[in-house]
Amino acid sequence: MASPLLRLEGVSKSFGGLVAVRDVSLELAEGRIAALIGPNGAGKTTLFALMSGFLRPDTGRIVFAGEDITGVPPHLNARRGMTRTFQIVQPFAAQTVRENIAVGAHLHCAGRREALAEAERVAQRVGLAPQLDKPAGDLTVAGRKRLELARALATRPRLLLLDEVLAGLNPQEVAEMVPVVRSIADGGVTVLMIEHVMQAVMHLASHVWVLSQGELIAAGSPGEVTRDPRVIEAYLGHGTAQRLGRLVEPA
Ligand SMILES: Nc1ncnc2c1ncn2[C@@H]1O[C@H](COP(=O)(O)OP(=O)(O)OP(=O)(O)O)[C@@H](O)[C@H]1O
Repeated sequence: MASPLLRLEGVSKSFGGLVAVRDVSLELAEGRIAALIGPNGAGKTTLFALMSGFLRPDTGRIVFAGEDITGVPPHLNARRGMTRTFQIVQPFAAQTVRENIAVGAHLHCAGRREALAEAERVAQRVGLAPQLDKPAGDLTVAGRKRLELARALATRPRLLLLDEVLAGLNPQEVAEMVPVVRSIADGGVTVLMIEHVMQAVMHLASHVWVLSQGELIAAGSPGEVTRDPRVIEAYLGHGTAQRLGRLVEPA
């Protein structure tokens, strides 16, 4: 079997007395869309920060493309091919969409002209081409989400970590964004997404990890994890799986 693109071995992180991520091990194969789900405060964003180098784990090891990257800072991980997006999108509001995307492209484009040309190509991929000359501050929420995606894509990632790119979008905007994410993966980028919009997870992800109170409690296909009693309990509270079981039992 091919070695995984990303491997976490026993990764933990505490903030003071709070264990945000506890002993997480996982392997992400190249060429798939996978998702990380879990209730609020489960540790998903902390895990992304650990993977991408914004935080250093207290214990454990992170291996990307065969190299130990534990404690390696984000800009070096981006050079290696791992880039993340942020839940709260903060573009340079006064700069145009083109200039904002070019920021990501500067990672591998030597000059400004080359970076701006790359920005145009990336804008096509995420449906932002008509907005290229607008100030980023004029974009709608959906437009800002696309811009965040574009800035990350412009770094030419091998692995893209998407932190809730669908949050705050209405159902139609979600439906429009799903094929954009799929086409990125079809273009050869491995995608790991944190997502609360379960319908999109069901459509996009072939594999799902579920985090609750810092621990991985389930993994499998979207169908498998959403039927898992531990996952139902984590989302809806103690005793729910049993109550639901009673509800669906034949009379
Ligand atoms: N820098 C920090 N300092 C202290 N506590 C933190 C810090 N970052 C996260 N936490 C805590 O760690 C826990 C996990 O937070 P995290 O943001 O990773 O969860 P999450 O699953 O991403 O939640 P959400 O779905 O609400 O974004 C929470 O209890 C949070 O309050």
